[in-house]
Amino acid sequence: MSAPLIAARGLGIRLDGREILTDVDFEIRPGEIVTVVGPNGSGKSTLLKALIGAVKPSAGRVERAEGLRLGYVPQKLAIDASLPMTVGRFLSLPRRVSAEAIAAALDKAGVPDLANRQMKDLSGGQFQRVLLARALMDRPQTLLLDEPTQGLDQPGSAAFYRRIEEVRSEMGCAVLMVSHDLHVVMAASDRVLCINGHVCCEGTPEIVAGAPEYRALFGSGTKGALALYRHEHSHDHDHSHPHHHHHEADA
Ligand SMILES: Nc1ncnc2c1ncn2[C@@H]1O[C@H](COP(=O)(O)OP(=O)(O)OP(=O)(O)O)[C@@H](O)[C@H]1O
Repeated sequence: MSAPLIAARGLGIRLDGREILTDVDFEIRPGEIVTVVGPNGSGKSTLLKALIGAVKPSAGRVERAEGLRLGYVPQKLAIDASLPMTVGRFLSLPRRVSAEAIAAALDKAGVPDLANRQMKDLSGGQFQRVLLARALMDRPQTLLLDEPTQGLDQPGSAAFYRRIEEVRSEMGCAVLMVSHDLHVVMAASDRVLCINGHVCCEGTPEIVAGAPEYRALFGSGTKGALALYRHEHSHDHDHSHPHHHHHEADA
């Protein structure tokens, strides 16, 4: 098994004297798509921020592979709508990049024709794709996405996640994302990490959906998700985590 790109070891985070995350052990390995799920306020964004080094651990540590290139899409990005700025200009901040690099990143994000459009005129889905393009500029080995499909309708979210899977195959990068779209998560992830201040459960989508800790948080209304998961993952992936196609999760 290859070495982890990023690992949390006994990670604890305190903010304003409150314990937000406790004793989180977690690893992400090359090429994996891992999704973090959990209720509002459970510490998902905080975990991502800790992994990129934007929030300091109060206990334990985060380990990153030496020289690791990270692409990060934050949960919120407010852009002043009164400020005229083209997509191309946005992608060349904070440092200038070539028109070719901009075109290549937009192409990878699945929106090849947006370079000259104004940021304020983009639809929600286009905006998310531009944020993805920005995260792809440095050819990341790990892509961290914090609720990348918020505000998108279900076809829009599904298309976004399909694009992520394609990016993963094209670039070979690992992907860690936070999502509330449980149905899509189940279809698009190799592994799911369910947190609520601590790691509740972790594993393949089927295993997590069947875990009592997950059901306590989300109920058992995941049958449709599992059907989708089975449907879309009927082909083989080369992963170190075997897919368990048993039916206990439906019990
Ligand atoms: N800078 C901060 N200072 C103090 N508390 C914070 C800070 N950032 C986050 N928190 C608190 O930490 C907890 C976890 O927040 P976080 O944003 O990680 O949750 P989340 O799981 O991403 O939630 P959501 O699904 O609502 O986006 C919340 O109670 C939040 O109020």
